[in-house]
Amino acid sequence: MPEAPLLELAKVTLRFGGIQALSQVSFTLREGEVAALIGPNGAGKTSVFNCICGFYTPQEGEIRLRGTRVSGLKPHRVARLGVGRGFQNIELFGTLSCLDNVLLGRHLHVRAGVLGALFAPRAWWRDETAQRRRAEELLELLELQPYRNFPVLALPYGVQKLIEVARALASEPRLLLLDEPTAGMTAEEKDEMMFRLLRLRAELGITLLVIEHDLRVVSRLAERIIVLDYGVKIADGPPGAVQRDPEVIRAYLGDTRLAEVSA
Ligand SMILES: Nc1ncnc2c1ncn2[C@@H]1O[C@H](COP(=O)(O)OP(=O)(O)OP(=O)(O)O)[C@@H](O)[C@H]1O
Repeated sequence: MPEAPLLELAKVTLRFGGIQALSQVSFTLREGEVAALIGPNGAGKTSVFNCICGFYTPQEGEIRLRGTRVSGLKPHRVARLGVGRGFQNIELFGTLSCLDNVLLGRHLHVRAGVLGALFAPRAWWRDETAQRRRAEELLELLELQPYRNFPVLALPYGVQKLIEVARALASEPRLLLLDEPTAGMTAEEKDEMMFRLLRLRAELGITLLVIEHDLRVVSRLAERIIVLDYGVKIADGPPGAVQRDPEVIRAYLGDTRLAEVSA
């Protein structure tokens, strides 16, 4: 029997009162794929992320991770099944250090709590050491070690966005959802972020689904693009084909971003 895809959305429909945010959206992602989710404002991209993570429960359809139904599960249970998420607006603890922010992301893996520290200090210490070692490895992987002790607020924006990725990785996801990872960055910072994301995929074998408005980033980062418009999937394929798709061009009509990339 063929292996189940890492992620599968099957006819997902999400409504907010009279607003149809998603209509029968279906797609699959295979292990190790880097895909971009694009579409004009209000197309339903964030709603797809919120459905996958368990923040919203679709009224119709199903979401499966490696064949296991996750739609309807609480966000912490979906996270335990291997879904990590980075947010559009940096959601880090600004006064804590870079290392402490990543350590906080390890909480899903902490076995011993406060009582453990009191009654089984050796096991607690072993666990704590393992969590720290992994957090340090993630800082290494994203080349964030020089910033490890700095409070996040004191660091440049591009570095903060990378710390956000490191924190999302701390829960050891198999699927990482990133919402506009290069928003607000300089061209140089964007290149840096793309390079590191592609390295993550190469070194961790992780699957990436990225919402991105910068179509130059999309066409260089993703091997596949899924396009939404008014909550409907209108295209799904390799960047070249999607950018030439007449329906995509129509959806973006008046949006020079697509025209610039296709040129
Ligand atoms: N919690 C909510 N309550 C009511 N309507 C919502 C809610 N969340 C999203 N919507 C609506 O659902 C539709 C899709 O929104 P969504 O945020 O998913 O789009 P998007 O593609 O992420 O947009 P953007 O690029 O502007 O972030 C929009 O019409 C939006 O107003």
